[in-house]
Amino acid sequence: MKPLFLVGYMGCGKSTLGRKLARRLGIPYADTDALVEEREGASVSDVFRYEGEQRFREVEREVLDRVIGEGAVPVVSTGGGLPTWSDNMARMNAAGCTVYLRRSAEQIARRLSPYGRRKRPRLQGLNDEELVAFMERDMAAREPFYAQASLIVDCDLLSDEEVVECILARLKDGL
Ligand SMILES: Nc1ncnc2c1ncn2[C@@H]1O[C@H](COP(=O)(O)OP(=O)(O)O)[C@@H](O)[C@H]1O
Ligand SMILES: O=C(O)C1=C[C@@H](OP(=O)(O)O)[C@@H](O)[C@H](O)C1
Ligand SMILES: [Mg+2]
Repeated sequence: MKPLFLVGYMGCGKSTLGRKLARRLGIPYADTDALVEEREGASVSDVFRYEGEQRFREVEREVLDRVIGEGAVPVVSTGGGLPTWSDNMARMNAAGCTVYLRRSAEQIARRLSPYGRRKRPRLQGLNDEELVAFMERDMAAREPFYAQASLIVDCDLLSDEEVVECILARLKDGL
């Protein structure tokens, strides 16, 4: 088995579902945001605020390379912007399988708590009316990167368990 990278827009459920999937598969779990935070000794928000997005993306790439280089076979939840920078998407597709968790902006907006919005720098400062429109535009710009995934799962009508089962079934078939 090769590493499995979960990709998709902010708040689509990569971290929540990645943990569940790793538990079901009995393999290690990694989250690139958590690894960046550990490496920088600061929250994602503070890295953006004090070091800038460019630095965040450099560290994000470093932690991706490190996870791939370690040779373990983990489930990796990526940050929503990771696939859109450098050749990260190609790098993940070469090292393992990528799964795009596609979810509508409307559903993500309903599920995100006020804290969930505050801790995502790209969503800070948007009011309720602006949020869905911003996410729809941003998601459309990122779609060509996400669409390079080995598997696309449309999550809006599925429970977490159904998403996990769908990925497990496709893995059994060799994806
Ligand atoms: N099964 C669920 N039902 C409802 N809301 C959920 C569920 N799973 C996650 N969420 C909400 O969505 C937010 C984003 O989930 P998360 O896994 O952090 O997404 P990502 O890692 O893709 O940004 C969570 O903080 C939580 O508020
Ligand atoms: O989409 C993005 O550019 C980002 C997504 C976040 O991760 P999640 O997708 O887990 O929210 C985090 O990496 C950072 O706030 C930037
Ligand atoms: Mg996450």
